[in-house]
Amino acid sequence: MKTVFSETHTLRDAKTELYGGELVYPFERPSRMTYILDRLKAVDPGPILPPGDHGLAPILRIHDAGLVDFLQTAWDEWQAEGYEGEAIATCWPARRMTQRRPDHIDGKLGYYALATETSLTPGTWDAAYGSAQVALTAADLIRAGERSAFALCRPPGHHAAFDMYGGYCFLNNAAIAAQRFLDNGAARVAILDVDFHHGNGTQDIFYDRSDVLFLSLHGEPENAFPHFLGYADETGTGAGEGFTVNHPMPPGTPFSEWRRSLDAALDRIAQYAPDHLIVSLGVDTFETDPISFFKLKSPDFTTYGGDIARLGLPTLFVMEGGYDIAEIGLNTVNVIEGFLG
Ligand SMILES: NCCCCCCC(=O)NO
Ligand SMILES: [Zn+2]
Repeated sequence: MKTVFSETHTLRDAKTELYGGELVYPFERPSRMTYILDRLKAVDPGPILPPGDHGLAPILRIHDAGLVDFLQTAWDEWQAEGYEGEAIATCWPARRMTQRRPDHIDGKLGYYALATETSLTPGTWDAAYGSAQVALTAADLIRAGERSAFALCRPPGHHAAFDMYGGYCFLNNAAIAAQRFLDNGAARVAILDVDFHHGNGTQDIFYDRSDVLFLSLHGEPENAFPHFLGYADETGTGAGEGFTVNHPMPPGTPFSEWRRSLDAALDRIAQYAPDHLIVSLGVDTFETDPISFFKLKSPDFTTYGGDIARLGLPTLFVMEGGYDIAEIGLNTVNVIEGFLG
């Protein structure tokens, strides 16, 4: 399996995340990639390639031009205000308020941000752009005949919605890859999100469409970020009715229970018979992940990689979350190894 990776991810080097009422060093940090790369090089499932540059057009096939423009200009506007810290939203279009976009940077931050933990910094846009190019390049490997590929994306993407960023995500790499497939002859694409957190952004983007089947296994929204999407009764709308499938699960869920949800999701994917499968691969389902509450153990990642392989579909893995820095390399590459058999 070929891996696509870009060093531009290091440009996303935020120093602050709002967590527990404090500004802490972010859980989503550059060293995550170092540990995954080290394990990849030790196991060597295939070559590690740099991305091409496919431009803004594939990104604008998925995201609102206003969001894309905002991500490119926000830091300069923030700096022009004379603020000292990293750019963090402090107000929102809350219930019964207008959804009109303000002019001031403080208002625009709240208009586009879905959460406060994710700061904007000078290199954020370039890193996010590079991460999307990684996903596009890996998708093109599949289009060129590879049975599988690994888009080692950073920053992650599955919380990024049509016109919102947050949850450490700015551009939805998996959604951009799915659209790449659909714009080049695919009729149907399934996106299986195995990250601990609900892929609210991916759901948002495809919610009214039947050409993408979105399935997510995640911490129940009653108790897990993003808290305001990911219930089982969210099944799509209009032409998309029945093409969103959510499997929320409670705190402490062990692999045996998690795997039951996976089996159901895999059955649904088989029934949908997509041309391609995209796996939003977050490994924050691990038992000691610092911000999550499932109880998967490292061998379980190998097991479920094999479960996914049994679908026999061309499969693109897109890196999402995972924050137990000691085990992120092992757990991520275990999925790849399990898939390859
Ligand atoms: N304070 C909670 C922030 C949670 C951000 C979730 C990041 C993540 O791993 N999403 O998959
Ligand atoms: Zn996550």
